[in-house]
Amino acid sequence: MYAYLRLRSQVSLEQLCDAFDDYTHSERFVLNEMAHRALKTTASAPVVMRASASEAGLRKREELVERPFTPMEGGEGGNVKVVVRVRKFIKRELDKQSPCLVEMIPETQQTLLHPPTIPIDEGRGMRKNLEKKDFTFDKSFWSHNEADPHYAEQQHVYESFGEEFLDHNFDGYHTCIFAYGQTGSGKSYTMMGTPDQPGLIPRTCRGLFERIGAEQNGSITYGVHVSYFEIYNEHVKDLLTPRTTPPTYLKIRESPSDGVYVQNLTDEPVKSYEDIERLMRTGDLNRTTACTKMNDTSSRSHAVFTLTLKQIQHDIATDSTIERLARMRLVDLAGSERANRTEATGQRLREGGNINQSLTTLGRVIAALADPKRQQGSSRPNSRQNQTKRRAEVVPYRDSVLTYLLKSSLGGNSKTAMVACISPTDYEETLSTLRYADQAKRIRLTAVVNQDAVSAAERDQKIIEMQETIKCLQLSVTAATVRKRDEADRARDELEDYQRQVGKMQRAMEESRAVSDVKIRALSLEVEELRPQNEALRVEIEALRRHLALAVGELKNPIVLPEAGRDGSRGVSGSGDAKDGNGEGSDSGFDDDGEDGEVEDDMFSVSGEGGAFEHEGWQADVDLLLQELGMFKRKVRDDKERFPHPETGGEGRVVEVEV
Ligand SMILES: Nc1ncnc2c1ncn2[C@@H]1O[C@H](COP(=O)(O)OP(=O)(O)OP(=O)(O)O)[C@@H](O)[C@H]1O
Repeated sequence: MYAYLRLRSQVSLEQLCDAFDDYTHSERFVLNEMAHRALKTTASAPVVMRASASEAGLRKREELVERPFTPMEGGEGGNVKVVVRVRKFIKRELDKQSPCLVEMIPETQQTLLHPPTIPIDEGRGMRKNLEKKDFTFDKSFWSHNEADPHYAEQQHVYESFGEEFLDHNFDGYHTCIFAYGQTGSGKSYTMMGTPDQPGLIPRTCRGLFERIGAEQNGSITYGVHVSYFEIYNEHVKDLLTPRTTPPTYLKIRESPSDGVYVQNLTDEPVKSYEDIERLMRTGDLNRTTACTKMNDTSSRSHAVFTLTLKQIQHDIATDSTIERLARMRLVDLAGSERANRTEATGQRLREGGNINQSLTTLGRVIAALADPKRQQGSSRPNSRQNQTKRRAEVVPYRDSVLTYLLKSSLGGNSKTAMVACISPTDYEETLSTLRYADQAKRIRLTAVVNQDAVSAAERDQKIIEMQETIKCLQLSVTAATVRKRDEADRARDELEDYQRQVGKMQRAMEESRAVSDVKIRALSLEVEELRPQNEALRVEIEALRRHLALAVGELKNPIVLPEAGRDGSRGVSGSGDAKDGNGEGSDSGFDDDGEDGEVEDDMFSVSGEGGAFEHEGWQADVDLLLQELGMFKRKVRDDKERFPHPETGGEGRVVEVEV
């Protein structure tokens, strides 16, 4: 406001201060903001169609719409915008009754850092000579004491530069806002905030959809995509996909058309603020945080929330289309920390080391980009090639994942702002942050509108080319589908055939098992049936054996008939001893040592009288015996056939009986 009025009316700063003495700090703050905007509008270009950012609350819907795309502008130079914000005391500081070392002068956007009353070098416990430091930034947000008239609340921070950055996005510029500061200094509070006090990210998202919703000129089509990832221990993790064990890390790629990007990162299309809110919640739950001595919910990773806005405007009069693509990067960096202050050990210490290392690299990148020699070099038009070469050599983007991914935001095509968050009590850390921020504000950027204008003829040509491509793709997809279907059919047929064969084999095996069971049952029955017959035969065999033994015995001792003509006495062949005519058994020639012998004794016992009669009787007996012997012989032969001997292979060992 001061600047604006001074420019318009050439009044002095003192006169203006007097004139605005009646205003409160926050009213002055707002008025000043309005003036800066108005001044910028007057001085820069006639194309800025919006009211100033600080008027946003009063901004009428109509002012946001009916804003046709302007022809593509050339690259717009500008420095990194740097704002600083001091938070209120937290419990730890209140308990220690630490004094506030920071002072801000809203009129001049100065931030003053006062030395502590008992300056201690924390590392060595020695007294140190510390000085009051003075910095000036684009904005100094006093968020220390709510009772103070120029207290800057969340809405205030958003209105003062968040809205302006959203304007840039709608104009087709890439933007980046990142929060830097020591651990526990209020970065997450500023970027994400709390449910009651939403920070820059939710407010920017809401503002984006409010503007899209207010758009009354139906010729513009909007498309919004959201991605959210974190860099943890130098690895990139997608925060919009569920956590996995082990964690899934994404790769970083660089291409001439897209620059540096994260491969396979979820880029979710969204239609409303509620869609984004859901994704933010998912991402925040997946983010790596931990309780440290300095902060109960300390972010252990750098979180990068990206909104991509695509606007397509169709001009009916010229039948041409203009496409604008803008990317908003909202980065909540992990806090720098000193191991001796956080008292971290183990995993926390390792995280801290990685965080510090990437922040140190960010510092080196900022230092390289802010180098005045570089700035001079870039102003010399004929040294363009050398300059590009030098840039590539000097700026150590690739030394950390963070700087590599923020390459274009820091030193390329982007409008970038840094929010330096500071604690009110920590002199050393706050000074370090303020120096870091002071250096960042010297970085010059070259942002260009990312716009593509396509005439009707070009568009038609593009459509024809795309149709050709689609046709080719369809053909190759169809061919691949047919090939795959054939292969699948063949494989299915083979499988079915195989299954049929297996089925057949199983059935055959079951049948043969059933047949075997039946056979076993039948054989068991037959065995049972044959058992009595077998027993009878065994008994018969036993009888025959005895019979045979008897016969053999008889054959061994054949009956000798007495010679005819002899004195009628019975004679025994070979013996000739039956002289006494009384046929004493002892001389009969029979072996009478057994039972049979006794029987035969009885049979052949003769009396000395009536020898002829006796002969006839013997003859009859012998005939009978021979008859029986013949029968026996037949029987033995039959038996031999029926029961072949197992060892002689059927040749039964039958005693040959000669009769
Ligand atoms: N402006 C503020 N107003 C009120 N409270 C704040 C403000 N800034 C920070 N805080 C509070 O301070 C504490 C630390 O803030 P925060 O978690 O945002 O720090 P941080 O810088 O993100 O820390 P880290 O780097 O460890 O993640 C939180 O309890 C937060 O609510």
